[in-house]
Amino acid sequence: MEELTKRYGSTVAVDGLSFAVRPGCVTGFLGPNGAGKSTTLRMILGLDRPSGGRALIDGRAYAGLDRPLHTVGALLEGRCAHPGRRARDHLLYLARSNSIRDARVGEVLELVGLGAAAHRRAGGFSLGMGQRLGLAAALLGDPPILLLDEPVNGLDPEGVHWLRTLLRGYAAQGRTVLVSSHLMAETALTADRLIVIAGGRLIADVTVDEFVAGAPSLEAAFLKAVGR
Ligand SMILES: Nc1ncnc2c1ncn2[C@@H]1O[C@H](COP(=O)(O)OP(=O)(O)OP(=O)(O)O)[C@@H](O)[C@H]1O
Repeated sequence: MEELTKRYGSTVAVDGLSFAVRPGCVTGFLGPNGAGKSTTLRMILGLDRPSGGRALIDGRAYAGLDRPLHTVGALLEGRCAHPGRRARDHLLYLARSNSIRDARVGEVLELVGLGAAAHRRAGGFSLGMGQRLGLAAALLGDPPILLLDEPVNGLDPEGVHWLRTLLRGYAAQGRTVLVSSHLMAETALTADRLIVIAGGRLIADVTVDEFVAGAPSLEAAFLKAVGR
């Protein structure tokens, strides 16, 4: 991110934000409600146009990537699939439009624990199942970069543990993982580094250990850093 800025009328959602997300570790993306996390992720993915600055992935804008799903796997807030579409069909459509082999769909459905629900319509999914389907889509292209907005939302304890293990494994393979969250305890368990923003501005770009140093917990350090 280079001086990334987004204004909605008189609201400055993201304000001159510059940071780099490193490969080989899990980076937690923290900030209070309205801090600009989702807007930043949307700009990285080319879903929102910056008012200023730029967001680059390996030196290129998302729109300029040859094979986006093979480069960046993303999970944004909200339902990703049409409610009338079956989970497997949703993923097959994504796979075929990105030159990903059909067999990969079965693999990611099993990976996220939706193997038995493959033929169910997304509209009947619980919040956690919807999150799992979104994660399946993000993992479809086996990308070296994962950008996940509140991925733990709605996951059951087994799902939270599974996701933590997956993200730590991805990072250990040298991949780049950026995860926004409001769950401080979970972030403390999952992340190595933190990007903390408030009011659209960068507050911290440090390791979790550096951020927490001297505070009783990540939550306490976060509340102090954002002035709450
Ligand atoms: N489409 C939009 N139109 C107008 N304002 C918007 C729009 N999207 C976001 N905003 C505003 O931009 C600011 C940042 O919002 P954003 O959703 O990026 O924050 P966030 O850090 O993801 O918050 P949360 O933790 O609550 O999800 C907020 O003031 C929000 O109201």
